[in-house]
Amino acid sequence: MSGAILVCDNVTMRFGGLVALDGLSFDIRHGEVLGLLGPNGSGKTTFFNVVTGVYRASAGSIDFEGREILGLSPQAVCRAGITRTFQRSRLCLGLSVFDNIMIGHHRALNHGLGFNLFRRKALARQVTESRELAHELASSFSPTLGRRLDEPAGAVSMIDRRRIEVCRALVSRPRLLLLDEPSAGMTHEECRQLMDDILAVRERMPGLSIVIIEHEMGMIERITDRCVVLNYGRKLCEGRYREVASDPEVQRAYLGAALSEQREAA
Ligand SMILES: Nc1ncnc2c1ncn2[C@@H]1O[C@H](COP(=O)(O)OP(=O)(O)OP(=O)(O)O)[C@@H](O)[C@H]1O
Repeated sequence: MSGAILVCDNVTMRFGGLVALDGLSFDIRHGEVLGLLGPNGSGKTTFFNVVTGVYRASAGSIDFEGREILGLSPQAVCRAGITRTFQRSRLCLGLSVFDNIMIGHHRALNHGLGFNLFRRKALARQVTESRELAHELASSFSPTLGRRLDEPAGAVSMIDRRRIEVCRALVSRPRLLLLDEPSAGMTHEECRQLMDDILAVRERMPGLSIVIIEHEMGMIERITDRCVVLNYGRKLCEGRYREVASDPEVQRAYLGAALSEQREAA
């Protein structure tokens, strides 16, 4: 694990008067699993949205594999080799598991009318290859999911839906995968299984860099090589999980957030 795949330099994102990212600078290294931590509202999802071209940063630069990506469209960022999952599920529940996975691969498929009408053999080959790809990917997460490719995504369990989302992000063979709270809404056991899945992905794709936003600290400790902690859009600290978790400023930031939540609830 060496060198940076992505260098984020002085990135600022303003929404009117609110500064969601404030001069943020850090690197993501080749092949690492990086935890992006911070209390609610600290700018984690905004960072994902800026990297993936959903938001246009107000200032700064993001270099991915030697190329500036700030200002690229989400499609161009995906083509460049960065994919993501979302905090809230973005599956089309009425579509099949297969279709949902293949949405992540659509740019590699030929959708032309001429191709579909007149090149029937090539089309059949494309469908067969896509099925093999989706089957291999889904089965690597769960053999049962691999056998349920034709069922609607809405018919499978919560954890399998999350797996479909990760498969959809992986099917285009990205070099950087951004996971936004993949365990949100799942039981502790489902969380544990999903983290096992992510560790297994890492074994199978050793060059892949992963950034994970996660609130479950036990999971973060287990699967990350390094963590970056944000607070009010700024980098509070970075290092191995144990180092950042014992940092007094990090503890203050989390405690402050917990106290204000308690105050709001009272
Ligand atoms: N589109 C937007 N318009 C205005 N403000 C926004 C927008 N997106 C995010 N924000 C604000 O930016 C700040 C950072 O939000 P963000 O969602 O990035 O935090 P987060 O760390 O991901 O939080 P959580 O852990 O709760 O998901 C928050 O104050 C949020 O309200």
